[in-house]
Amino acid sequence: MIRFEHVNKRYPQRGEALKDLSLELAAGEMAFLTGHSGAGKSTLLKLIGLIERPSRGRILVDGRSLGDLPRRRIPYHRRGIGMIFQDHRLLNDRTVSENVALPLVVAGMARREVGRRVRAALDQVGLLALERAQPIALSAGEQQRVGIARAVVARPPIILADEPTGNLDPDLSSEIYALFERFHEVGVTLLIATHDQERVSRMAYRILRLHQGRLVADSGNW
Ligand SMILES: Nc1ncnc2c1ncn2[C@@H]1O[C@H](COP(=O)(O)OP(=O)(O)OP(=O)(O)O)[C@@H](O)[C@H]1O
Repeated sequence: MIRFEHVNKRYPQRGEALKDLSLELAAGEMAFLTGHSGAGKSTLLKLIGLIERPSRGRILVDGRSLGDLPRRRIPYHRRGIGMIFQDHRLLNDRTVSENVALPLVVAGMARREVGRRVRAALDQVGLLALERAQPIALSAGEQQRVGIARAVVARPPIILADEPTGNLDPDLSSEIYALFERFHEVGVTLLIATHDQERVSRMAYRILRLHQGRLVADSGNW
């Protein structure tokens, strides 16, 4: 599903953020990406989402090399990936529903179908009752779930999460991880970057560990 072949990423003036990175994530797999601050976790996720480009090497998603993707196919590629961040920058002058609807509206989906999908996504994250609320009136955990609903509303086969629970307390974090497991159960491929070593070792999923831009450990459960 996702394959890195000898990938290097060099940022101008900053040196190499990723070094000779090779890995493969199977369709439907859920894995954690760990490592110290600056190890290259966000960079790896950005390369999959085509927010950044590799300096060397090849990345394949669904068998297609991202380097060969014509420019007009990039929005389509991005629609297949739900990106979840620590800070979702929700629009405070729009309701929860309108925030979640954005990716579908941008993609030109018919209004009735948008409404149906938005309600389904809000239901999945347990926020249907708050569909008309303004994001500013929600708790941090609720805001994070709105961000997740927005990321999954287009039903992407891949979810990439970058420190998704960084500012949440342990109970709220557990809720978010339970949600990820539900997406995993229905066949979504998930890669979750986190510093939460304790949780990662408790959950029995593959762990990819980066150290100074290199993949130094790759294991099922340790
Ligand atoms: N846009 C950028 N321009 C220049 N350097 C960058 C850029 N993004 C990341 N870097 C550098 O690349 C290296 C890897 O950063 P990255 O954000 O991928 O690490 P990370 O493991 O996600 O860190 P954190 O856990 O702190 O988010 C760091 O040295 C960082 O300073």
